[in-house]
Amino acid sequence: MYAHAPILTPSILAGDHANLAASAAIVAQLGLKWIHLDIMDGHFVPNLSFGPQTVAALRKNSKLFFDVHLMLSEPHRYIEAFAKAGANLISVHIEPAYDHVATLARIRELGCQRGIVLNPGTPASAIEHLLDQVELVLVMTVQPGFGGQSFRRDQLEKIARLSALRKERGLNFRLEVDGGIDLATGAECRAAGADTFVAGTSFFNAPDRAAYAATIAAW
Ligand SMILES: O=C(CO)[C@H](O)[C@H](O)COP(=O)(O)O
Ligand SMILES: [Fe+2]
Repeated sequence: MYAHAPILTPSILAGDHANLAASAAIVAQLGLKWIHLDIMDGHFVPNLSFGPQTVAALRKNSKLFFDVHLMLSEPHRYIEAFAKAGANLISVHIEPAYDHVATLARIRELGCQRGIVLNPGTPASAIEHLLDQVELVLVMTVQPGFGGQSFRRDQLEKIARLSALRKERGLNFRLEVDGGIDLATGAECRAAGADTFVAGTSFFNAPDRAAYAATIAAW
């Protein structure tokens, strides 16, 4: 028995960056509720994407749940800007040095759900003390920074461990996976206990996106 029904959260990183509103509309028109927004600072990860101004512009035209993944060395400096821009969930990485507890508390104070993210090389034990302070744990299944990479199967054990910890401690956080997710790799993550599936490349390139979304909804 799974803790949560499955959610597909398409990553707009693989959308049309000359018309992100149209990419968000594709997601909404399928009846999906979530969209994943990847924010990169060129420092924590070797790439740049977009910032709060773009998120605010998208918010004007969209009622989707904005699942904002901050890949930033200093996320605490930007959470207020993203909350004001219309984020519903803000996920911050555990790896950089900042006050994680205070930052998660501030995200909640700003009226957003809280997420904590682990890179592939970071063990589940690094966030064990924060599990009761988040609504979502995001396990990266690629090294963050770029879409279109191959799924890392070595992360399945971590997903299973976090799923077991959730049950043991009677917690309710969502368990999200991000990177190289498609209908095959996502199903493996589902079997390990994941319930929230980020998909960029495989979703936007799917020949039949409605069928793609329906498959995940049935997991
Ligand atoms: O956080 C990310 C990259 O750092 C993206 O969310 C992720 O890579 C999605 O892209 P794809 O589904 O194409 O792998
Ligand atoms: Fe992401």
